[in-house]
Amino acid sequence: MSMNIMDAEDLFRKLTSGAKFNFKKYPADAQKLKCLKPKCIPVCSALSIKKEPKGDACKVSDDSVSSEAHELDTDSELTLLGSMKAAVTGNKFKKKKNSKKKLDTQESLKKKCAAQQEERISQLRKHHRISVTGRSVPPPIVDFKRMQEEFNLSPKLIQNLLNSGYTDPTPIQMQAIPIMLQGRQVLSCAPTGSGKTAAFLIPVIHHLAGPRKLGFRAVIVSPTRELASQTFRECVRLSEGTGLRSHIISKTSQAVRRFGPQSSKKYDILVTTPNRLVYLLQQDPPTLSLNHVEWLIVDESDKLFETGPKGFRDQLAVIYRACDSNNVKRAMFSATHTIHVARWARKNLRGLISVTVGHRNAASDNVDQKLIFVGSEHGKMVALRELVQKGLTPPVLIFVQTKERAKELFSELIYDGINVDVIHADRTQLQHSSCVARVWM
Ligand SMILES: Nc1ncnc2c1ncn2[C@@H]1O[C@H](COP(=O)(O)OP(=O)(O)OP(=O)(O)O)[C@@H](O)[C@H]1O
Repeated sequence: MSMNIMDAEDLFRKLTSGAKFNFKKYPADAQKLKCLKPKCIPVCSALSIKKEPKGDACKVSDDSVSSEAHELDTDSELTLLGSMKAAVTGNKFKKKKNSKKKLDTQESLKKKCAAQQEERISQLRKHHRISVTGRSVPPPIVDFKRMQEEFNLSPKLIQNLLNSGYTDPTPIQMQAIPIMLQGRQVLSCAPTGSGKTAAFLIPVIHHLAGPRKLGFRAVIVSPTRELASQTFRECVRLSEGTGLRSHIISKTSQAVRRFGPQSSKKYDILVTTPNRLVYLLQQDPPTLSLNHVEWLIVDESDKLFETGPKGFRDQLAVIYRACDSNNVKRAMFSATHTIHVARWARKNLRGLISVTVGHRNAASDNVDQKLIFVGSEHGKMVALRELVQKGLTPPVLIFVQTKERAKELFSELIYDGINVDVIHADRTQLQHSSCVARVWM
């Protein structure tokens, strides 16, 4: 039987005219009868938002969303007496109003939740002195275990980290690793000795996963042979047991003979200085190919970006062009922030994220610095001799501006009977390595 709401109410009034109803005696029925008046129908109770436990106040229940959808979909009908049914139009309006209210509440809960989450992340960054710019920057991850869970890092890689004595990530690793694991391009600036090498090696090793015999899939460019050797050693250590093969170009003449289109295919990671790589790329035909490169890492990018005879800007451009695969990503790491590197990166690297640890261009916190006023050029030598007399604990590194000054200082110190060696561009690689090895390893 179909009838509109006015017919139903009229009929009900007629059938019950003169009858008095005891609301106290029959509360259950009273409840039912109350339902006949549209304004009393308790539709809101089903739409109430679930109370979330304390501490997770922002969680918006999916159930409540679906129950709301259900409420809107069901036919709004009221059973009047037995099988008599009537449509409830006023009720529908109220339900819609309540649903909207609920949607608004959920929306504001979500916003509140996002704001709280952002606040937590920003506190964490502040605590580790990390600053970032860029869109949708992933949060820093403060332990390797969580990184492993979130990005499915191989247990082998984690084991290699532990074997290297890396129990917790350093701040640059906390932030740069998740960014690179998401396949985003990054410009990172963190003080010397802050663990930048592992910050780029971990994501590279994870992405390459295992050998593919396609040729180099990651290229790491370092400004000096010593730095390249150091990076190569760390790369071998962290990729142990993964099957990945790393290579460092030590002699170009050897490399020309060694690499053919086939032989270079067995390597996955190339660590090199720019000049050597460019020399090989410019052979006719090129001695090696970089068209399968997925990651191009520019270490000490501030040095490599310098123009002029000491810089590698032109060489970097050749390498950049040679890495011509569609899915190549670039990451740049350095200890100092330079405007021209930042500008270039912003212009050329899509979706770039910049990460800085500590104050830009500040020295590492764990380096004590002391400025000694020496008066004149000659005063430097006097001050150095004084330091030696007071007792310097070796190993000691002394940096000077040119190789001529390095040679002069070396002769002076040898004359004083001090056990000293010197590294500069005129010395052979063997002399470099043996000096570094004797002093540092
Ligand atoms: N998570 C870690 N836990 C402990 N030690 C680490 C960690 N990461 C790196 N190291 C160690 O810290 C030292 C400095 O690391 P690394 O050479 O990568 O620094 P860097 O930032 O690249 O410095 P530079 O600017 O001089 O190249 C190395 O001896 C390295 O083995």
